[in-house]
Order: sequence, then structure tokens, then C-alpha cells
Amino acid sequence: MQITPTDLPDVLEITPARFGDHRGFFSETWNRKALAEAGLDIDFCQDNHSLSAERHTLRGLHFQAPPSAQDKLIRVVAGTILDVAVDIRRGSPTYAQWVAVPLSADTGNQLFVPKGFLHGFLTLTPDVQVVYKCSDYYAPDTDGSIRWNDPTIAIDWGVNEGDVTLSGKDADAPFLADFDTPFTFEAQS
Ligand SMILES: Cc1cn([C@H]2C[C@H](O)[C@@H](COP(=O)(O)OP(=O)(O)O[C@H]3O[C@@H](C)C(=O)[C@@H](O)[C@H]3O)O2)c(=O)[nH]c1=O
Repeated sequence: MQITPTDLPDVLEITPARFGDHRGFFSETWNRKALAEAGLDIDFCQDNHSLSAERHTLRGLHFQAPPSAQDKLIRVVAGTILDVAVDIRRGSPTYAQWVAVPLSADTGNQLFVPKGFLHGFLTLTPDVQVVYKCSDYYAPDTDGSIRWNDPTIAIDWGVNEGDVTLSGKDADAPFLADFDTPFTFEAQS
């Protein structure tokens, strides 16, 4: 397993080992002990799986507010996405900054997105299936979205507004400037 920090220190790219043979490959996609030894002992309790049929489907930018905030470990089992995390922790030195990491079924790489970050992805191929682990249960009352093309965040998605497929909730999501973030930055001691 290889763990690579991104430009946002708490967002990590994780690439599990794959053992290939004449049949294909085998990979441990999550091993709690191995991740705990790397400093990520997360008590995941829910697995999610989504299918996005069209290329350039965009889901995001999502969060669940405390007390139902979620750490997420995201991977792709069919196709390729551009996976994005945005720091929305009040007082963070990287507030409103984003990272984008391509995740693909071919490489099996994963993104760890902690509490306090927005998460979203753009599909780069048709028929994309994304699976991810969450550290808290779905809580619709605390579920929220920030506009995917928020001008303050200014993510370079590489697509034009008219070219993306969005849910109604995401198309009408508020902008960051109109949003009082429920997350506070906690400096590491
Ligand atoms: C997220 C979620 C949704 N649902 C339901 C609510 C709704 O009827 C249907 C579709 O929900 P959404 O439109 O919110 O699905 P989607 O847009 O795929 O939402 C997901 O986007 C990615 C980027 C994330 O990071 C996830 O945490 C989640 O927010 O599924 C659950 O039952 N459990 C869940 O955990």
C-alpha cells in the first residue's frame, strides 16, 4: 500500500498493492490495521456504491455537518473520475483550497477525504461506478452541497457548465460565500 500526500495535507491518495497473475489480480482494498499503522484508524460504518451512466456526470460538492460528519475513502471499480476535495474548515490555512486526483478502476487508487472537506467528482468515462466507505451513517438533515463551480473555490474541472449532468440539488446548491461552515480547523499538536 502506498500513501501519497496531496497538496492539502490531510487529503491522501492511497494505492493498495495488486497481485497480478494469469487470472487477473487480487487486491486488499481496505485493511483497517494497515491503515491504522499509517495513522488512519477510521471506524467506517457505511459503504456506498453509485453508478453514473454518462461521461461528465458531476456529483458534489457534498458534506455532512457535525455531529454526522464523515471521513470518506473513495475508489472506482469501473471507469475513471476526477475526484475533488475542498477544505472548508474555518480557520484552516488552506481554507477554500482544493485538490483534484484522477481515480480509476485500472489503477485502483483511492482518495481519503476527511471530515471538514467538501467532496465531489466528475466522471471522465461513461458507466462509472464509485464505491466508498464512510465513517458515519447517512443523515439527510445534515447533508449539504456547495455549488460545484463556486467562483471562490474555482476548481478547474476541465468542463463547461453546459456539458455536465447534475442532480437538481447540486445545480441549485449555495455558494461558499453564502454558507456558514460548520467545521472548525483543529491544529495538530
Ligand atoms: C448519500 C446517500 C444518499 N441516499 C439516498 C438519498 C437520495 O434519495 C439518493 C441519492 O442521493 P444523492 O443525490 O445525495 O447522491 P450523490 O449525489 O451520489 O451523493 C453522494 O455524492 C458524493 C460526491 C459523496 O461524497 C457522498 O457522500 C454523497 O453525498 O440516495 C441514501 O439513502 N444514503 C446515502 O448515504
